[in-house]
Amino acid sequence: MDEVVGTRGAAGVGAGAGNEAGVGAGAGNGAGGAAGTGADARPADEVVGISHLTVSYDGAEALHDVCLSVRDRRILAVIGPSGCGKTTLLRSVNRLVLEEPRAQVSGQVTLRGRDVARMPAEELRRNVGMVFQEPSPFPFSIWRNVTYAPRYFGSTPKRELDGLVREKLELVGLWDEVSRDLRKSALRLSGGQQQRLCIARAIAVDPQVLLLDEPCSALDVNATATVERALARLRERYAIVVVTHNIGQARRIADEVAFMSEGRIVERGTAEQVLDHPRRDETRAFLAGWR
Ligand SMILES: Nc1ncnc2c1ncn2[C@@H]1O[C@H](COP(=O)(O)OP(=O)(O)OP(=O)(O)O)[C@@H](O)[C@H]1O
Repeated sequence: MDEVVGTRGAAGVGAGAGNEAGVGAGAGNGAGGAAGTGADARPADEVVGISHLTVSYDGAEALHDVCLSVRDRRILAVIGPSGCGKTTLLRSVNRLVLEEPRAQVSGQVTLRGRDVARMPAEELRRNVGMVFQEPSPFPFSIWRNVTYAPRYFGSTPKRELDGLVREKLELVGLWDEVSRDLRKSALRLSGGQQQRLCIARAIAVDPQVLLLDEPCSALDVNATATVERALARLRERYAIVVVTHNIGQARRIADEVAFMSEGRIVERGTAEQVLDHPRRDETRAFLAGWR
């Protein structure tokens, strides 16, 4: 129902053992999926830690032994062919995958070192913001969209809500466009404006990580550019994971890139490493096919 309030209770992801170093941080930038290097190899600024995560649907693996770090104030772009498990990876972070009756999960996902499977649902909802492919504002006013989660969680005093709306709309570059129309229905905004509003809504309670699943695939070039500019600003404050089919977009916005294929992290590193100097044939073939 709600992108911020988007995770419901779930059974636990079994506690995982060791893990591999994070994307981009000193160690562990090479090809992925190898044996663990130990928890001490985790980057100090890790927000989300994924350790040996395997997800199957009715026995068919969608993710295989995925190890990944999402670091603070960075944008991690996850790229790869259709069906390789990108969305499943995002949905593992906010625990949605555990609600799939057909899903079997092993491994561990942590948020600031805490096992998400054991976090109270409300806390997880507050701390993991999610934005989907299709802009999906609530059929309320712009103001109510942004204040929905803060009012639900009671995280912002009422007298500060107007200031919060302005701050979040400025962050996504929407304030100047809508400041005179805050009571207008969000459904009357353009697609790009709606998507930026959804991002503003997702950050209204200051989540620790923002997950975006192909946020621009329903948008035209200009609207995509406005969302990318918004993400560049948000990078100053949040850990961000963007699933994208658009390699150009990954190149423009990502600090780090993870290339997935058939449920595995094939390669990950800085955007420059993976996109300009891929080490794996699979990555090279994928990038060549995209051009
Ligand atoms: N709820 C589900 N039930 C059964 N199988 C699923 C479910 N969700 C995903 N899968 C399967 O898991 C695999 C990975 O799917 P996923 O959606 O994570 O890939 P993706 O990389 O995001 O794909 P796309 O780029 O097309 O969106 C696919 O084979 C898919 O059919």
